Amino acid sequence: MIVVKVGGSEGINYEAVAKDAASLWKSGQKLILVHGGSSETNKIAEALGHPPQFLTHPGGLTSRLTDRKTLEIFEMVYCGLVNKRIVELLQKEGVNAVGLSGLDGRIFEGKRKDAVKYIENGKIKIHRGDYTGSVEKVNTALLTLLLEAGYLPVLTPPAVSYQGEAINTDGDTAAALLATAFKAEALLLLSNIPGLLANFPDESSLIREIPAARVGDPQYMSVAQGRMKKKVLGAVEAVQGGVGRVVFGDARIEQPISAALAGAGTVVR
Ligand SMILES: Nc1ncnc2c1ncn2[C@@H]1O[C@H](COP(=O)(O)OP(=O)(O)OP(=O)(O)O)[C@@H](O)[C@H]1O
Repeated sequence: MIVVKVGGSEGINYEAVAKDAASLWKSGQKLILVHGGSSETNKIAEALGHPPQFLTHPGGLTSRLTDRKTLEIFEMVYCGLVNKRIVELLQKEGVNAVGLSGLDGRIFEGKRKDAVKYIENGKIKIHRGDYTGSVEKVNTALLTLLLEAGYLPVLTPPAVSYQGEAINTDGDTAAALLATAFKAEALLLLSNIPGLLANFPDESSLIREIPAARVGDPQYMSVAQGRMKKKVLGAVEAVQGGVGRVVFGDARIEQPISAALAGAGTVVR
């Protein structure tokens, strides 16, 4: 089993991802796709007059402020536009894909963080009424049913809270827990960059290999800025959970999954 998370930032080549996933699937490779949708969400939120807002937390991580209206826009884009685009591309390639969010069948479950601490002008503040949270548990029953019946699952946030609310969650960490739950031999985190860059945005500064035991070191956490930090945390989670290897790879190129499997990008093992 491999878990492939395709980002939702600008420049992702969804056609190439679907084509490559389909040919691997047809050759007998079991896989689950997880995807993001951040750049489309930003555009649609702007167009709907509810522009995106991001919070920087005391630890330096950032997240989307998710009030109820943002959550609804998020669902429109992630579960609708992007998820159905990928499912359609896979169907065109002759693969019977099924698109689901983490809410469906409680696939991704976690605690809602209703009050979120953030930094503004050097001060710690609290935002209440947020629909965010981290995935703590992956429920594999529905996915196992689908895989055994020959369907390729295409998963997306939101997750479901223990109270049954939809929560915006990070797709990279959700994918890492999913890979752990399925004892995947590889987790591929594909985005619009060649991998983890030592000197972002200089693409020639690609870090080619990180020993699994060292991926959480400050040396790597500090070069990852913004949302890239979540990918590094996802890799830590996955390798600690027994996933064979994690690759930060490029989803702008042809055959992006095969390339990452062959070692292109940053390989953590
Ligand atoms: N050291 C770094 N190396 C590579 N990318 C970095 C680094 N620091 C920051 N980044 C940024 O991280 C981004 C990738 O994370 P991001 O979460 O935006 O992508 P995604 O996974 O494609 O999107 P989504 O959140 O929709 O799934 C890159 O586009 C880049 O701008």
